[in-house]
Amino acid sequence: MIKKDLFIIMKQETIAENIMELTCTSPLTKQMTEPGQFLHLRVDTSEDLLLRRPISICDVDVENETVTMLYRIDGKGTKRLSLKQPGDTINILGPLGNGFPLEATERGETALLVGGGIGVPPLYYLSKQLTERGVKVIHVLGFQNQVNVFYENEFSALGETFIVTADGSYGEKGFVTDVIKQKDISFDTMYTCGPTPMLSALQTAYREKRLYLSLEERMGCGVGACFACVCHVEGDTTQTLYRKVCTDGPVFPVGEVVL
Ligand SMILES: Cc1cc2nc3c(=O)[nH]c(=O)nc-3n(C[C@H](O)[C@H](O)[C@H](O)COP(=O)(O)OP(=O)(O)OC[C@H]3O[C@@H](n4cnc5c(N)ncnc54)[C@H](O)[C@@H]3O)c2cc1C
Ligand code: FES
Repeated sequence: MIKKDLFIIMKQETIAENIMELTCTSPLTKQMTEPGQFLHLRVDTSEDLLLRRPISICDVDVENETVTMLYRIDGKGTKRLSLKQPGDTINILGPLGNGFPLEATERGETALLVGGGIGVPPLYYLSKQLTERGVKVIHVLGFQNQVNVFYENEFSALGETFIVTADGSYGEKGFVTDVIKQKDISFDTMYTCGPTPMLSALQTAYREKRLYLSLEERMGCGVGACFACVCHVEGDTTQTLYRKVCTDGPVFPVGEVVL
């Protein structure tokens, strides 16, 4: 069943350079219990913005029926979204996709959450739910530079948090993979979301671990009908097997898809 509603904007503000925090309300938030799922936003009804834009669920207040999304102003869809005001509505489809498996980590175990740039938001709702289940969380969050950093305090309130910037302008300098090694972080499960080169480096380095990766592939329909988001299955020499990121993912276990 397609889940769609006109969400009402409660709040929209800038939290870092070109990064917006958007909070909306709808009864559909009651269904947003799985971290790592995404929403598909029809920004407005103009003809040049026919395609919906996929944005991850960052946080949900089920009781008050609100959902928070964080997004980077990128192309014309997100630019136009950033102009919306409290009280305006957005046509939203979702929650969509399969999120991070919480049950992969048991009470008392440690989960390492690794985010890169605009892949960081879904990890916040994941971290909240893991801590509620008695899992110890550690975060390694990578950004280009200091002005792009967001949600450091929010993540720090849940567990140890390392901020990494590519240029060293804030936190540790380098890539998230460097910091995991330098700090000798040990963990039982790793959950990650971010740019493909980062996911690929983690998949190579931690192939033997319990690792779940969330892909942010380009999408069309978001519901499995258009094949815009397909990726190949690892080890398939016939090149005929594929997964749809929108309906089979966006979260996949290590080694399932070619990055
Ligand atoms: C599952 C998923 C979760 C995402 N979560 C977030 C998030 O929480 N915050 C955030 O800022 N961004 C997120 N993205 C990326 C976001 O969807 C794109 O940045 C956004 O669609 C760009 O739209 P635009 O109109 O600004 O850019 P344009 O370049 O004008 O978009 C043109 C078309 O390309 C698609 N597109 C462009 N870039 C991407 C991309 N990287 N991924 C998927 N489709 C793209 C758009 O949907 C649109 O159909 C997510 C993507 C996916 C697939
Ligand atoms: S976006 Fe259409 S099949 Fe995945």
